[in-house]
Amino acid sequence: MDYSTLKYTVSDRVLTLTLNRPQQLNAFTVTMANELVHAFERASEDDAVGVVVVTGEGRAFCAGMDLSVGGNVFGLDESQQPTLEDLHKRLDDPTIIDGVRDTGGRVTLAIYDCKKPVIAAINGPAVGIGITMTLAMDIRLASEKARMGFVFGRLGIVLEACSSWFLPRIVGMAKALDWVYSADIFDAQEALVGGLVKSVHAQDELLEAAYAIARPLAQRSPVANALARRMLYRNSAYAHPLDAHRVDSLAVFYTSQGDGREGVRAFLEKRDARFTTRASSDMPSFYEDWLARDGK
Ligand SMILES: C/C=C/C(=O)SCCNC(=O)CCNC(=O)[C@H](O)C(C)(C)COP(=O)(O)OP(=O)(O)OC[C@H]1O[C@@H](n2cnc3c(N)ncnc32)[C@H](O)[C@@H]1OP(=O)(O)O
Repeated sequence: MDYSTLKYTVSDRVLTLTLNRPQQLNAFTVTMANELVHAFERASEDDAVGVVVVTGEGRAFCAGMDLSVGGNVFGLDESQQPTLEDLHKRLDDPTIIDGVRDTGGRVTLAIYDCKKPVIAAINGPAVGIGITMTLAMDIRLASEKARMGFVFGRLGIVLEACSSWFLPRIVGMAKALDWVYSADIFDAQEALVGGLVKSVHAQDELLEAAYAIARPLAQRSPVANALARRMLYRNSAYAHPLDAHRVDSLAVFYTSQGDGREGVRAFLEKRDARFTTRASSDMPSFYEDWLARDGK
């Protein structure tokens, strides 16, 4: 697939995924959603990719849904207003989910299901879906020029793309309610204090800061990275009792024996480890089952 709204560039096992509509402040469209879903599925199976870094071309990260489409951001006219029951039926049937154009939700799930760690390098304004899409990413870094906002209340809509699931888990319920109710656009320092971003960087040092995290992580065992990511998210799905988690934890521990033995040998021999497992083919059989059933 050729992308018209993204750039997909791999170097040193790090995929840089760049939102690429700079004239429109990288505003989010249905095409961008489709391309993001494709790119995250591709990154998941691309053994040349160890870690994904997401950033924006130009001065913005993403100005949210492209509002130039007018009031119809949902892709529905009023006569098509689905009931909750309809939506549940549609969610169970992937062939008609596109009919309700759950653009944000599909992107969130593609990121959530990705086998690779994902880092957001927020280089400028990130509001609406521009910030909520980063909640499904594992680490967020911001430039000094970043401004963020859960601005939905200003538009009379409710935070979307499963962000009400992620936001309180990341920043706590009090901060989530504060930002959602105020609908304010806040700066990188406030995001840092609130726990939304890990660190704040000069504009021209942001990507290098992201790569400094991504590059060594991309050299680690791909299967261990994927399983650690899945275990943490499954755990935070709160749908998973501790006893069951203990058994799964043991299964994951034994799965990591392949690269794990090599890691221990390399440590003892004072050399770099040579990990050989592949996330495309060496995932344990329970992994697909978890993806299909758990935590969503
Ligand atoms: C289901 C829904 C999901 C959602 O995502 S809802 C949220 C939708 N997005 C928004 O409500 C954001 C609206 N935009 C803003 O608040 C601000 O912009 C920013 C904070 C993103 C950036 O502010 P600044 O740096 O001061 O730029 P500027 O002068 O406001 O914008 C430059 C031009 O870009 C247009 N623009 C900005 N955001 C959008 C958008 N989301 N869709 C379409 N156009 C947009 C503006 O109108 C303007 O245009 P011109 O130069 O002609 O005045």
